[in-house]
Amino acid sequence: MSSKVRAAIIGSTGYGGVELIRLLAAHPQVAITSVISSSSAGEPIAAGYPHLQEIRTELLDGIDPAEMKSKADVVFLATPAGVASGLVPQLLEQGLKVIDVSGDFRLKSPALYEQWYKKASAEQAYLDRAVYGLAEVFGSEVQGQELISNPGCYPTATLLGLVPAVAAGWIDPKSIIVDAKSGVSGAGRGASLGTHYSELNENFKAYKVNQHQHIPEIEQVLARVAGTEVTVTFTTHLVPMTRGIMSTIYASVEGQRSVQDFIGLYREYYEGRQFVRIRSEGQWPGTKEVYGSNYCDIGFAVDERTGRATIISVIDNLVKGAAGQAIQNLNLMMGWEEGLGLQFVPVYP
Ligand SMILES: NC(=O)C1=CN([C@@H]2O[C@H](COP(=O)(O)OP(=O)(O)OC[C@H]3O[C@@H](n4cnc5c(N)ncnc54)[C@H](OP(=O)(O)O)[C@@H]3O)[C@@H](O)[C@H]2O)C=CC1
Ligand SMILES: CC(=O)N[C@@H](CCC(=O)OP(=O)(O)O)C(=O)O
Repeated sequence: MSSKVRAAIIGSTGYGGVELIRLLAAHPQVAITSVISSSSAGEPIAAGYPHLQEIRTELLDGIDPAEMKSKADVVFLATPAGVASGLVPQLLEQGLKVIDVSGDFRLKSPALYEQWYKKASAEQAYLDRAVYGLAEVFGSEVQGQELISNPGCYPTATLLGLVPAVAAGWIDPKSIIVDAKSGVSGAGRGASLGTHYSELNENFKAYKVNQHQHIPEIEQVLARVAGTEVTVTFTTHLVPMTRGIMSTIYASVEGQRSVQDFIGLYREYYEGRQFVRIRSEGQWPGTKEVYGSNYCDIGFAVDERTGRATIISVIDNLVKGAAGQAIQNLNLMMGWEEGLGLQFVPVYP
């Protein structure tokens, strides 16, 4: 126990926090030493989540950054936008390592954050210190760092599907259209009009069209990879299912590229990366094939008639899109094997 890294989770009563508890409970090098709640301090976590009663019996701690150093080495934040920006400077001051699952440190420009999130940004100095932890693309930058900004759920699926082709110059970066779909757990545990049962059941609806806060995050990474400004058309949809994201991506192909060429390019780019699985020709992934796991599965089609490629990328929003990738980043940060504690076979059916 004493040789394990001690982890605290802020926002532990939300879906992202509870998923961190589930996954960290199985991690061989981590002990969860503090589960923190801004609203339910003093209550057992199992009061709100009976499925955790065998794993966590402790009472929830309140937020006290000054006291946290005595309890933890690393802090995960799974809080709504606008919370981490205030807490992270205090946590870093205590010498703690931080992995933020929210959007507060993903965008490098405060003005861009304020435009898209409609909240006050973190200070530029902290945005500069944060490393964007899209593990299969920027993982080599994570080791030894103190502040990791975990990518958003939609950007994880979308960028893993786009980066190899954009980096290789195989698609026209001005032609990208992303049609993205998410299960409802992506919206968190709080009840809202748009996510309650009778609004959602047997329904399928678009939301935040051209206004989603993940648009600048996707464009920021693609611009870095392409070396030129990139804009995307990005439409999100709610699907009446609990977990899962599918990003269906359309783009014009540069030059003559077959579907086999795309499969070869992506297999080479992700060689040795255990969590990205490239499908063979004619096999397109479904969200259930990654459910409960840290995998991102990607399939391809190329239409010679239109000159466009279709790239289909799926993840579990709470695992690869949040808690799983956060733990992958902890592994990389600590210099451990990337997949430690994350070897989950998807739940099927
Ligand atoms: N759900 C998903 O699939 C994904 C979510 N994310 C991001 O992760 C973060 C958490 O999401 P999710 O777990 O779904 O959200 P939830 O709404 O389910 O949970 C958020 C938790 O944050 C805590 N919280 C709320 N307000 C405050 C506050 N002012 N100060 C401190 N803590 C607060 C609450 O816990 P308590 O009251 O106990 O403190 C709450 O349970 C968000 O930023 C989200 O955008 C990122 C990727 C995927
Ligand atoms: C289904 C659903 O509502 N999903 C949320 C994803 C929230 C999220 O992950 O937000 P950050 O990455 O910005 O923290 C949304 O579309 O806003």
